[in-house]
Amino acid sequence: MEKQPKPPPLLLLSSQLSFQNRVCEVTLNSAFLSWKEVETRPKRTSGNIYGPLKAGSHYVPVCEIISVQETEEDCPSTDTGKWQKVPQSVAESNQHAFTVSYVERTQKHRWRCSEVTLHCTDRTLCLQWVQAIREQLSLLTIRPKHLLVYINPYGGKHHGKRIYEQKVAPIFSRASISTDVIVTERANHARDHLKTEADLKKYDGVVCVGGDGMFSEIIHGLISRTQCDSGVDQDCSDEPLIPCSLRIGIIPAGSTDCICYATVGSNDPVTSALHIVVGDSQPMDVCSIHHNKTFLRYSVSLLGYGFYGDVLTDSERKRWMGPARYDISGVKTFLSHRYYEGTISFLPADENVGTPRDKLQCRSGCDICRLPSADKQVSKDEESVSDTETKGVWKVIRGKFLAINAACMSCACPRSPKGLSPSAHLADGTADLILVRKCSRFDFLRHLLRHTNKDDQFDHPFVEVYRVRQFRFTPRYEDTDSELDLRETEGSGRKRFFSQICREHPACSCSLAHSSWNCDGEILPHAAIQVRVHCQLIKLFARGIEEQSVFEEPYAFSAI
Ligand SMILES: CCCCCCCCCCCCC/C=C/[C@@H](O)[C@H](CO)NC(=O)CCCCCCCCCCCCCCC
Ligand SMILES: Nc1ncnc2c1ncn2[C@@H]1O[C@H](COP(=O)(O)OP(=O)(O)OP(=O)(O)O)[C@@H](O)[C@H]1O
Ligand SMILES: [Ca+2]
Repeated sequence: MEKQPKPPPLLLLSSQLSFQNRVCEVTLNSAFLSWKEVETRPKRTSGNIYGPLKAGSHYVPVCEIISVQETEEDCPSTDTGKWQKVPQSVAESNQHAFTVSYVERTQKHRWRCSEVTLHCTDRTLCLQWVQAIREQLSLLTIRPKHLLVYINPYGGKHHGKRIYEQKVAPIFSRASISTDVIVTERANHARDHLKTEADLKKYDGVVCVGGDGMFSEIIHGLISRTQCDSGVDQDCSDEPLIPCSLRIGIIPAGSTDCICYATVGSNDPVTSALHIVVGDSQPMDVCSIHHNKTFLRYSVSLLGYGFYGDVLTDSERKRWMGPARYDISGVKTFLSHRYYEGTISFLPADENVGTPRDKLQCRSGCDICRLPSADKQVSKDEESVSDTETKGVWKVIRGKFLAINAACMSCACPRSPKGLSPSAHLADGTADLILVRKCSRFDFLRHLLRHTNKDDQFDHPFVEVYRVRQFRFTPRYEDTDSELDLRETEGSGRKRFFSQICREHPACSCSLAHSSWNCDGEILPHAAIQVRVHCQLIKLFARGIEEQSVFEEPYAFSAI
């Protein structure tokens, strides 16, 4: 079917108002608020008494207006004298004003709250403008009105509470968003509250102030609650999960903040607050992890065995160091250079979702994430997921690995601005499985270094990467384990003896020891796991990383 052209925006109001003592033609239509200087000054003859005139237009999309308020002012703002003088009559008559707060884009995907104050000749006109803009805002029903906020006071550098109170709460209050705020008192407080207690019908969304670990608590609470309310058994790995209806906002206040960074493009609390206010919505894939028939956890960012599992295990003992713990443990783990043997089986994704080696990256409005995926069709047809997925052919890889990483999204973060898998998609129903085989320390360092620059970290003979819908991992000594366990109960204690030697002796190449899985910053209790990606199981108050061109559009930066 041919696409119908969009009808032009409806003109709602147009007046001559004054802005910084200059007369402007101000227009409100159903899409934009705009103001453009009207040339009232005399033509320049000689000299530079008036300075250069840069007549320009400002366009603010209605969907990026945060609020409008009548401004209480005795007189209009004074002229700076830099530009032309406004006729006295204009200045004297503009005693009434209103202020519009709106989103302004700055560098590196950051948003700021900007303001324009427009002066009117009489109060009736001023109120007419305020009302017209408010009416347009009230049509934006995707915007949240009431939010449930959880603050982890101990995430990152322990600044969560201050960040929320000083940077976020004022923006919410300006946007007339009401909140119920819970400062957590223990780990899993937020998860348990969401799972069993919170009256979710009251809210339009949940806000998480903290890092990836805190976000993980929130999704565990919300997903479990949704499955429980719908009678879905999370232990049953074949059953499709029910998507959560509430959106989640992340105010970054952690150590890695990779979920925020990879969905917004920055780890800036004000930017995140503004994405919540405008009511953005970004669906996201979630991996479910099972051990045999038991549900273990969900993951949205990194699921890493070997290197990242060992970094996390070591760093948990150094929590007091704050974010620096990861660097210290990273160097220590790098030097220990441990590898692990095991078998990975995986179900590759269809070709239409691209490959991890694509140059194309997931950005706002990503076409790949809009494609109907196998998973989405499943829920529509009420067919069981396993029926559809067994049509694919499982691949099996056995070997010795320094790292096995699964990334449901890019995992971009300040440490690695393009992420572990730069072309992974937020909402395509797949994860990128990265296998780093045993190699020299020097080669592994070259691979790690490429996480921090523009070079391709997969372009090494010891690195393989696959886009998958499901995978399983079995450590090589899984079976032997039970034998060792038996022997241990018989009194030999050999298993403990072996793993101590392997973990504590850096040069040891004995691969009897297991690593642990780092699941979004939490350690999993089992090495043998089964993983399935659930397409678009949750939604965030985000829009994906915006293309740079958005910043160059005329309405963003044009100066009046
Ligand atoms: C030479 C420099 C190489 C730098 C390589 C940096 C790669 C960084 C990749 C970060 C990927 C983060 C993925 C997200 C994981 C989160 O769900 C999780 C919870 O927040 N964070 C971590 O597990 C936190 C994981 C943090 C890992 C930090 C690893 C640092 C390695 C340093 C190795 C240095 C070798 C130097 C040899 C002299
Ligand atoms: N009140 C609390 N006391 C102790 N721990 C808490 C509390 N509230 C939450 N937590 C736990 O703190 C852990 C870390 O929190 P968070 O993710 O916010 O910071 P981080 O680990 O420094 O950052 P990142 O996860 O981004 O690396 C989470 O696993 C969470 O369960
Ligand atoms: Ca994905």
